[in-house]
Parts: sequence; C-alpha cells; structure tokens
Amino acid sequence: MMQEEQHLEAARCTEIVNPNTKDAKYVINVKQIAKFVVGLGDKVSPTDIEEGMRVGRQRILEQRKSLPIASVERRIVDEVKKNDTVIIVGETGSGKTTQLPQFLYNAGFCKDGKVIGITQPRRVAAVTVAKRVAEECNVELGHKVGYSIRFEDVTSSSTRIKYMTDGLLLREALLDPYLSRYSVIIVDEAHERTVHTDVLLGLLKNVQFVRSRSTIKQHNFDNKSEVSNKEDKSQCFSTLRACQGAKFTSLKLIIMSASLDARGFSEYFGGAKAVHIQGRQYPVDILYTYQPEPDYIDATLITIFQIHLEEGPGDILAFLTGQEEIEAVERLVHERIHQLPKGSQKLITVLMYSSLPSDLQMNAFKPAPYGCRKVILATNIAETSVTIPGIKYVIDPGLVKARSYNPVTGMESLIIIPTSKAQALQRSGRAGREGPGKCFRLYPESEFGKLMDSTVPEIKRCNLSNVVLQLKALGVDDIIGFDFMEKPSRMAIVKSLEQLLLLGALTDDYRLSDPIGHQMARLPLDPMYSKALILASQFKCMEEMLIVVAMLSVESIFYFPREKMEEAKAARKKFSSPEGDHISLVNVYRASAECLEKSRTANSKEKKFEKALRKWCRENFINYRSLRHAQDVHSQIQGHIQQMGLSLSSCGDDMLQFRRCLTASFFLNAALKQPDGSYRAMWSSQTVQIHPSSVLFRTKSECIIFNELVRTNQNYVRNSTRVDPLWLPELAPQYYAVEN
Ligand SMILES: Nc1ncnc2c1ncn2[C@@H]1O[C@H](COP(=O)(O)OP(=O)(O)OP(=O)(O)O)[C@@H](O)[C@H]1O
Repeated sequence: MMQEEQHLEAARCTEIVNPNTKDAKYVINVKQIAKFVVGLGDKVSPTDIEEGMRVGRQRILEQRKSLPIASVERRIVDEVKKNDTVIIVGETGSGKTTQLPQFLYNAGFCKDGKVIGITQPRRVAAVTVAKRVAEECNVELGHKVGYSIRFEDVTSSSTRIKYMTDGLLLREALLDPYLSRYSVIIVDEAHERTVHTDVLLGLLKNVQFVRSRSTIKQHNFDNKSEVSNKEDKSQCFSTLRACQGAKFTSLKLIIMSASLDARGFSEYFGGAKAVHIQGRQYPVDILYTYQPEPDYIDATLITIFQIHLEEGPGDILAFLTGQEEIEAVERLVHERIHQLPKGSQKLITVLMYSSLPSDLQMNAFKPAPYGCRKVILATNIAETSVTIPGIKYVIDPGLVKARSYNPVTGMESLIIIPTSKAQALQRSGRAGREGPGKCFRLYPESEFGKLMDSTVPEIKRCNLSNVVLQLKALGVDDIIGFDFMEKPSRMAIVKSLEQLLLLGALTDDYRLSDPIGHQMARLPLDPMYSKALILASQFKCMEEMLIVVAMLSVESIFYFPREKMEEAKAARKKFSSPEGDHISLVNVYRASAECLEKSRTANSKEKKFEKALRKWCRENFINYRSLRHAQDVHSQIQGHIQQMGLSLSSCGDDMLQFRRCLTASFFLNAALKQPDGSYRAMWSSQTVQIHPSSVLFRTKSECIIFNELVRTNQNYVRNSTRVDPLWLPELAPQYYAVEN
C-alpha cells in the first residue's frame, strides 16, 4: 500500500468507523483529516465517508474473526456458565479485553438489565478499550458500552458493558456493597497486582460468597452454620449480617491476564478453573543487546534513531521511567533530529505519562502526520491493554519506577528497578497489534532469564493508610484477618491504623469515626490530604488548601533548564513566600489563574487562553503540563468538596490561619531543627535535611511541616512550611501532648 493510502486508512480506521457520521462537526473533522493527510481538501464527499465507514466496519469484523479468542468463544462461555470463577490466561493481543465482554453479552449475561464490569489498572486503558469496543459494536460510546474512571463517567442507564479502573469499582462498592448491578466482573491485567486489584480481589471473593449463598436460599443469619469455611465465617460475618433479607443473583468472576500465575489465583479462589488461550494475531521479533548497556537513556536514544534510519515504516514506543526522564529524552531527541541526514523522514515526539492531562495523553492515539514517524515516550501506563495505532517498534530498557515503603521509618520512595518478566512480555505485546512488530530489549538475553516472574504486589510495598481507610469504609472491621491474596506485613497494617487513629479517622476501638472518618473515605486522596481539606473548612482557608492539595498531586511544577538556570531561579523568586513552599504554590496557581482571566477578558476563543497560558508558563519557567493537571485535579476535588457541603472559604491575606491549618493536618510530618542545623522528623525520628529545591533551604526555621520524605544521597524533606513549634501540642494534642 502506498504511504498516502496507509495514512488515509489510518485516519479512516480511527475516525470514519465512528457511528456519529451525521454530526456536522464530525464530517468537518473527517475532511480536515483527509486534507491534512493526503491533501484531498474538499474532495471528501458524503459518499466517500459512507464508503469509508463500510470499509472500516468490514475490516473490524474480519479482524475480530481472526483473533485467537474467536475460535474458543463457545468454550469460554460454557466455562463461565459452569463455574463461578474462571481464570483466563491468553497472550497479549489474543483478544481478551475487547472480545470476552462481547461474548458474554451475546450469551445473555446482561439480561434483566445486569452489567458486565471490566476493571483495568489504568485510566487510559479503560477509556481507549471502551472506545474501541463501542466502535466494534457500532454503538455510541456511553450507551451499550461505556467507561467510568475517577471524575469521568461516560455511562448511562443503558450501559451493559462497562470498563472502569479497579479503584473506581472499589468506590462503587462503598455505595453498593454487593455490586448488585453486575452479573459478571472481569478483573483484567491482574498480574499487575496494584494495591486496588489486591483489595478488590479480597472484596469480590467476599461479595461472591454472599451472593451465591443468598441465591441458594434465604439466610438465617443468626445461625452461621451455613458458612462452612472457618475463614469465610469471620470474613463475611459483618457483610452477611448486613444483607439479611436481601436477594441477589450469583456473581461471575473472571480473572484475566497474559502473564498470570494461574495456579496462585486458582488456589486463592478455592481451586477455580483456569483456561489458556493459545496464540496471538501477529508475531513480534524480540531483539536483545550483546552487552549490558551502561547508560539506558543513551541506548534508548541510539535505538530510536537506528530504527528511524534503518527500519521500515511504523511508529516507535519507548518505555521510560517517569515524567522528568521522558521530558529530558524528548529534549535530546529534538537536539539530535538536526543531525539527521538531509531528506530523511521527519520524526515527531509524543509523551505519555499518568500525570499528563487526559486530552494530552490521547495525542498518542492520533495518527502521525503524513510523512512523519512518531515516537511515543511513555511510562508503564502504555504497558498493558492499550493498542496504540501505528506502533510497530517497541524499545524496552527493562526498567520501571516503583514505590517502596518502609513502615518503620514512614519513608516512601520511588526507586528504579528492573521490570519483571510479565512486564517485559506486556511491553513487547504493544508491537504486533496491527501487523508483525519488533521489540528491542536493551539488555542481553541472559538478563531476561534473571528477571522475576512477576512484580512484587504493590500492597507489600506501599503505605497502607488509604487501603485500611477504604476497607473500614467497606465494613471490614478486622483488617489483619482480611483475606488478602498476599498479606501485607503486620507492622505496615498496625502503623497505618495508628496513623488513622491520630488523624481522627478511627475511633478508639478502631471503627470509622463519624463524620471525619466517613468524610475522609469519600475523598479520593491520601488520608492526610483529605484531613487537611476537612480541617480547612473549619480554619476558613479551603480555597488555599484546595490549591495546595491540587499542586501537590502533580509532579514538578517548576523547571530549571540547565542552560537558563539563573533566569529560572529569578522567575521562581517572584512566587516565593518566606513562609515556605505551600504558600509559594498558592502564589503560582493564583498568578496563572490571573493570566487566564486576563486573556479570557481579551479573547473569547478557548485556544487563545491555552496559548496565553503556555506563554505565561514559558516565561515563568513553570511546567505547563503539570499546571494543567493541577487545574484538572483542583476542579475535580472542588466538586467533591461541594457535594460534601464543606464551605469554600478563603483566609485572604491571613496566611497564619493557613499555616495553622497545615500544622493541624500534617502534624505527623513535623520536623525540629537540631543544633547541627539538620532536622529530626518527629514521626520517624529520622535525621533529615530540607531539600535544596525548597524556599526554606537556606533560611533554617526552628520547626517545619513537610509533605514528602525522600531518600536520594541523604534523607530529604520536600515541600516545607515554617510553623511555630508551640502549635504542635495546641493543634495536635493527641500526639504531642503525650510525647512531651
Ligand atoms: N483501539 C484499537 N484500535 C485498533 N485495533 C485495536 C484496538 N484495540 C484492540 N485492537 C485490536 O484487537 C486486538 C486484541 O486486543 P485486546 O486488547 O482485546 O487483546 P488482549 O488479549 O486483551 O491483549 P492485552 O493482554 O495486551 O491487553 C489487538 O491486538 C488489536 O489488533
């Protein structure tokens, strides 16, 4: 196929198969794409569009039929009918995520208005897969097929196939503890073992147990003899009691992945049936380096350019470890592009990481302009479930940034570690989804054998306060006795119970407190941040705290390019407050809002505001993408605050009130200056230093509160504000009065 045709085809596949062709805006869009791609201009007629749609549908149908899962549809449906829990293991690209829900829908699992829910560990996967399945079913997104992710619900009462994040299903369980709308729940990409997946598995096991009993016969809940298994008795008791008299249909559970320890999952679900799907649609060649690469960034760059100059058409997906690294590689690619031989194809970069605003993440799914090759620089958010059109080459340096938490010191850090085999398989699976592909692993083949089979479950390496709060809100009283697939350490659970008690989320007998604990559980934030917002309504500084929580939820607001360090520092000074980093963040946010306000008064077009904001960010050395993300988070949390009836007051210029509120909320993160100029963190007793990026770095106040304790070459605290040490016993007597 000629390259122009290929690009038109790409445009057709992503746009023309959309069912809304009668929408005028859409027709213009198709024309624009055609013009952009092959210069057809106004030549795209309604007949072209009709034809494009027909071709697109036909292609999708043929493509679906050729997926390995298509040949075992009957068998899988039968297994699901026969068994309450089924484990499905099938290669990446075999069609699990997109096809299985459709098979089950066609087999009648949605009759009586029931819903099939499919959980994904990541938002981007939930959104893009739902879009694809809606296209395959030829329905408008949000009707029969929809998705729901935190702060974005594209479903309706007619939705029967619903993709969502695992965290969202957990939140749904707070309102509907038996997940009664669902006839089937599919936990996809279970190998990732996110903390949400693990909690969800325990919860689903419990819900399934309750629902299956309820369908057998009406319970006599005072007589627990029906509950045979001892562990189940303690596990389910509070739930069983609560559902007295309720009548449910049974819940089918499907656990799915390309690289699953099927035996471990099967054992956890009492010997559940495991089904393996053989084969994939297209082959992927795996290439290794001869020697270990001493500098994986440089090796990634070299591989990008090698592919670009030596390989045939197709886009590139390179896996990196985080936003800063991705932005640095983007700069290096742009620097080296100029060294390309004259006449070579253009190379464009697209970024993809979790804190990038959703609309910018979606740029990765748009076809590259005609005559260009696209290289996507992504974190592991592009690792599972997603199909990015055009990707033929994957570069995998074999590393990932992972959370690690020490419950004794309270130190949470992000460290770069080798991927597991399961992750490497997922990454290579992103090539070869539309045709044969290649994966360049930037390590020797012998190293692959040494990788761990699967990732250490996140639940074993994170601060559990949020998990414990959620479980308490779900009615699980005995956290240590909860049936986790893999139990977190007792110490980690005890520490988080202690923290929640001190924050007032739990009563003295470790139940969720009313109203604080319930309110905290409703906010989708770290418990300390939730507490800060609840207190801010009493300290009358909600506006300021909302900004701070939003700004702290994103990575690196400021940036300091090496070549313009002095200019960047001077720009930053404009926002700096001598009181500390929190107020400085408020200043940045407010100044950006002012800039937007001014451009809104002067213009009426949304694009122009964006342009004005970008310019303002450039001039002030603010990371535009991070600021946009903070604005998103801000409006989302504001929605929650309003729903909860908390007042949106501002303390105006009285920042004393705001600092007192910070102290009352983050008192566990207080540190006192020591005679040698270092600080002692009060909760962990660790010796720490103020991070050089802080406005307090040189000033050294007597007492500070901070948000993050990180370890690089030494222990640093980040985002600090100076506070009066006497506020600690006054505002947090539950902790400091006893200590003193
Ligand atoms: N958005 C999309 N655009 C184009 N093709 C798609 C899209 N989504 C899926 N496909 C096609 O359907 C195939 C099966 O995708 P699906 O996500 O169902 O596989 P899977 O077995 O779940 O893989 P994985 O384990 O990687 O998630 C893909 O290989 C690709 O060919």
